[in-house]
Parts: sequence; structure tokens; C-alpha cells
Amino acid sequence: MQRIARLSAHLNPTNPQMEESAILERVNCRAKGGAPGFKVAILGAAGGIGQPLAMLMKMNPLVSVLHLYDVVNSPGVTADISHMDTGAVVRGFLGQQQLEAALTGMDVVVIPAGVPRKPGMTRDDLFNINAGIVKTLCEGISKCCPNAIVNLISNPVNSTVPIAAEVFKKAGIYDPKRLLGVTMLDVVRANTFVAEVLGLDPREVDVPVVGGHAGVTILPLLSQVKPPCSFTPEETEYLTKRIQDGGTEVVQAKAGAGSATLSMAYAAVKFADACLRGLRGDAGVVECAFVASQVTELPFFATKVRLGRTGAEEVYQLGPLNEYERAGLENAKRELAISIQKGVSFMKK
Ligand SMILES: NC(=O)C1=CN([C@@H]2O[C@H](COP(=O)(O)OP(=O)(O)OC[C@H]3O[C@@H](n4cnc5c(N)ncnc54)[C@H](O)[C@@H]3O)[C@@H](O)[C@H]2O)C=CC1
Ligand SMILES: O=C([O-])CC(=O)C(=O)O
Repeated sequence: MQRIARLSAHLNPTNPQMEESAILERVNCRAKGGAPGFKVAILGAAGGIGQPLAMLMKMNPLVSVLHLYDVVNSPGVTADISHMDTGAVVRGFLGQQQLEAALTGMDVVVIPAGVPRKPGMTRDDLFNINAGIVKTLCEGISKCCPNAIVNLISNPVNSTVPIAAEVFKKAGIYDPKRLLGVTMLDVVRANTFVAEVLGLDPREVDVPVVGGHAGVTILPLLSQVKPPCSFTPEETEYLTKRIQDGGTEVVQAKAGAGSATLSMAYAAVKFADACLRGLRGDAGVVECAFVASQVTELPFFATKVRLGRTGAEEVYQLGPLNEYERAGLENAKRELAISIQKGVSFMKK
């Protein structure tokens, strides 16, 4: 009887003691061990990306524990997701005072916290708000799970990844292999749009997208599409532009109600799953990500990386580029250099 009473306390959605209620649940449940797997935290779990991302992560058989952290509404999202009859144990955490509990012991931390764009804004316009959010969350990671693999989604990714790197350096825990800016949505879009033009199933298409995650810094390498194919100059122009402007296409269609959330949650889970398979020791896990890099003269750059037990274990070279892509690369590098420097300077202030 007492067990039921204590479990009911946990089920009260207005209960702000999320962490405590999760402990009550564990104490009172018969099965305490949980399935083998990885511990994943989502920071910003109650947001437009965070909610579907939490749902999809709860469906991932590689996840044994899922921590959902936000500064608002995480109790409701946690109660909802926790009823799904999949293996992962879900715990909710609300507000800054529960950040450390949310992060302690995590293997992977996915960060979609921060404000999204409205029509007319660039991703860089989000810098002033999101830079501080990312800084605070990465300070928490430095303290509570310094060995975690970090998947950073918050925009502008071209600047937030350098900010995270500086936070980790300051804390003395920086390992470039473990910090990954998520550019997977660019690849997902590129696969979709290229498949449309070629009349193929998008699941059969693989388009490397390199550079960064904003406008001209998003550089699809259409000369390296698999299966091998060729495009007319008009198709190349159309596809490159559509992939670069994919985010803006969604922002405009949503007309003030935010940016891509559902396709982003899909892309984030696809990428996090690749990181988890790498952590498990699977061979040949390769995806594009924005990482510390020596591929160009810039300190960060998105290319294909091989994901392993310690994160991005190998950063691949660009491969042969055609003239159109070489010109695109120069444009991308010019803009990227400014965005990276902006992130670094924010932390030096
Ligand atoms: N890397 C990529 O490809 C993409 C990145 N994004 C970016 O992802 C971010 C989130 O987008 P949405 O989910 O649509 O926004 P949203 O506003 O719907 O959700 C953001 C969530 O973050 C939470 N949050 C704010 N400050 C926080 C803090 N200090 N700690 C924890 N949580 C905090 C909010 O309470 C909210 O629940 C934006 O910066 C957006 O630009 C969006 C799409 C694609
Ligand atoms: O466009 C935005 O602001 C959100 C984003 O990064 C994307 O959808 O690629």
C-alpha cells in the first residue's frame, strides 16, 4: 500500500521535485537493474526539438537511461514519455538547481536548448541569447560528466561549438573527439532533395555536406554523391541553394512559430544513434559533423568523421572537389572564420 502511495506522488505532474520523485520510483520498483545500454541526457527537452527527440530516444534500444532537463515544462514531458513501453528509464529534471543531477553519469549529452529563429533572422541573430545558455550547460558538463560525448544542436552551431570548446578548455577537460556540432539535418535534407531530383529512394542516397551550419557555410559535395551520378549546372545550382536554405524554408513556412523541429529531432536521433553505436564499438560508423579539424586552416569544420568508443576518432579529408565546390569552399571558409572567432571571443571576454 505504501509503495502505491509513494508511486502516486511521483505521478503528480505538478510535483516540482522531479529528481526526488524519480528516486522514489526507483526505490519502489521491483526491477532496479535496468537494461544494459547508455545513459543519455537531453538539455532543452521540453522544446520544439526536445520533445520529439525525447520520444525518439526513448524508442532507441541502445539507451538504458534517459534524463530530460529543461528550465520549464520538463515534468509534463517526462510523465508523458515515461509511459512508453520501451526499455529506457526516464527521469525529469527542472531548473538550474537540478542540472548537476541531470548530467551526473551521462555517456551522451544532446543539447537543443536555446531560442529558435523567426522569419527575417539569421542563425547568428540567436548568438546573444544562446551563447550564454550553451556556456552554462557546458560548465555543468565539465563538472558532472566530463567524459560524455556532446551533441550540440543549439544555433548558431558555427559559434556555439567554439564556445563549448573554450568552456571545456577552461575546465581542463577538453577532448576534441567528444565535442560534435550536429549538422546531420543538412545531410538529411541533401539526401531528400537529391533523391527527389534523381527519382531515387532517399534511403539509397548519401550526400556528404561539409563546412558549417549556416547559409553558404553549408556545402553539399554533389560530385561525391552515392550512388555515383551527375547533375546539370542548373540542377547543381538548385540543389546547393535548396540545401543551404533548407532551414530558412521551414522558418518561413512556420511563419513565426519557430524553425525545424520534427526533421531536426529525426536528424538528432540518427546522429546520436551513430554516436551510441560508435561507443558500443561498432566498426565503420561514419557521419558528417562540425568538429575540431585540420582538414582546412580553420580550427573547426564539418566533414565526415568516424565515430568510435572515444567519439570522433577519425576526421576525413574533403576528397576531390570540382570547380563549383572549390569556389563554394572559399566562400564557406570566409564566413566560418568570422563565426568561429565570434564564439572564441565571447569566451575570452
Ligand atoms: N543544428 C541544427 O541543425 C538545428 C538547430 N536548431 C536550433 O535548436 C535550438 C532549439 O530549437 P527549438 O527546440 O525549436 O526551440 P524551442 O524554443 O522550441 O525549445 C528550446 C527549449 O530550450 C529550453 N531552454 C532555454 N534555456 C535553457 C537553459 N538554460 N537550459 C535548458 N533548457 C533551456 C527552453 O525552455 C525550450 O524548452 C535553437 O537554437 C535552434 O536554432 C534548430 C533546428 C536545426
Ligand atoms: O534554420 C534554423 O534556424 C534552424 C536550423 O538550423 C535548420 O533548420 O537547419
